[in-house]
Amino acid sequence: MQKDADGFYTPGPGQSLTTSSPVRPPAYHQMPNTAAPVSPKPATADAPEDAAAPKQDAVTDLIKSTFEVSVTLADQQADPNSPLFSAKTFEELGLHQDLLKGIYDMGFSKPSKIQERALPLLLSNPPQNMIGQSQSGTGKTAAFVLTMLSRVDFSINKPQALCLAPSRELARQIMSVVVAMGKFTPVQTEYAIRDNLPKGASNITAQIIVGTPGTMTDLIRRKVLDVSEVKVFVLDEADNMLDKDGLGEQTLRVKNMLPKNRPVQIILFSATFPDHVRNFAAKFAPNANKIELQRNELSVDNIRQFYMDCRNEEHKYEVLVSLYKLLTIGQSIIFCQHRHTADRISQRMTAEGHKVASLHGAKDAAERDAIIDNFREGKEKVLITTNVIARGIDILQVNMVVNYDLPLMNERDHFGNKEDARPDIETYIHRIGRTGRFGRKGISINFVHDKATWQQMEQIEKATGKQIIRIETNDLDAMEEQMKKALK
Ligand SMILES: Nc1ncnc2c1ncn2[C@@H]1O[C@H](COP(=O)(O)OP(=O)(O)OP(=O)(O)O)[C@@H](O)[C@H]1O
Repeated sequence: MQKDADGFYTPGPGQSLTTSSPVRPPAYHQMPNTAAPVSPKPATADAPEDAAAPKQDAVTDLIKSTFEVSVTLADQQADPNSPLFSAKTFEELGLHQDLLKGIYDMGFSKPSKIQERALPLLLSNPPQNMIGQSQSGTGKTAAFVLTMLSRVDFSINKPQALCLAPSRELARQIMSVVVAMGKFTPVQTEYAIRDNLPKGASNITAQIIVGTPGTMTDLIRRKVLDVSEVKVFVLDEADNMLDKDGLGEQTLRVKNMLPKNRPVQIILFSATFPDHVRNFAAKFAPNANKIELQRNELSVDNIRQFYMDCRNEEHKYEVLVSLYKLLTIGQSIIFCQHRHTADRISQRMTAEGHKVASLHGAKDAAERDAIIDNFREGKEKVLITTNVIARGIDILQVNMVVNYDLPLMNERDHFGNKEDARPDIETYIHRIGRTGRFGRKGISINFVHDKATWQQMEQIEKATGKQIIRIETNDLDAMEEQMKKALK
């Protein structure tokens, strides 16, 4: 593979990998541009120091991690603790050499905990459904991408694996993993995201399609996307994709259009599966093997959580500005509840000479792609956004997340206010999970400014079982000290 001027990976001469879409996936930020050995890459002593790289022991800790997952097999007679259902190495999974090459080329040497438990179940035959849960940043994407790649018949030029995600940003990121992992295979891929396919496009021949549910439905309905050969259907951020108040209806529509006369392996993954979607998930993916987390293990311990006591809304803005120096040590994401807040604070900070970017769903597709790509490539250090990128986005250099507004459930009281709204625990867990990826250290800071936000934060603390520590808003040095310590 070669990197073009914009930092995108393109197939080299003689390489048949194609992404037929005009929207290119973001450059896979960890993908080294070297020939691939078919064994794990040895760590070299003279490798350049990557500021975002986790200390080797952090990665090893994550891989060894003993966080409790409970595995329930659809076959009740089978023993989930049998070594048959666990893989300590990628070799023992029986993957095609070309896929092993792709994995090692990405720098993965051993399966992470979720990969170790999920992959043997995902790859076994006959294919079985899976409902898989594991904390943010622990490697769920590779588990379902490998499954899609290993089930595709490259000699058939028809869609065979569909993957849905809640945002175009996440769909593009998943595609970058499909392209990187499938680098040594002839896989063809296509997006099902808005403003992507040319108007007259009539027939998708790619084998793996990644997109958002509205566009996927539209393409299937218009018969641009033929689903007759589909054998794998993946929902990333599955609880969000199945939520009746959210994307649930559209996702169900896609499922209902899949072939009825052949088995389709349904794979649901998320870091969270709140009670209200669990039943629906079980119906959506019947007889699934299940990997579940304990309630108090929902977020990883390497993300230290803080809060700052602000006097009022205006003081929140002042505190954010005073944090700027710390926000730019690595990269940071500031979450707001509304688009207009994201726009307002980013315009104000820009006018005051700070360099920040803002991203939300009201921006057009090309602008959204450019903003996230710039941030991914480190050209922007501070991204002010809404829940649109709360889930899934994997940028290793992000070491700080600020909840400028706490995430709230989409409920209003009789007067249309959200003052007494309950905190949205799942979104909180996903938001803070944008940092602390794959064993790295990260910090999150919540701004609280009145009784309601204080109570909401208390509920979050209780629900997640993780302590949220106070930091002074008026002692910058002490604040800096405390944060640097947390990141060490
Ligand atoms: N076996 C592995 N070895 C080394 N790095 C890995 C391995 N598996 C995944 N990673 C890296 O870990 C990071 C997080 O993975 P991924 O984005 O799949 O997390 P996730 O579990 O899907 O998180 P989220 O719940 O936030 O979506 C990625 O940068 C990925 O490249």
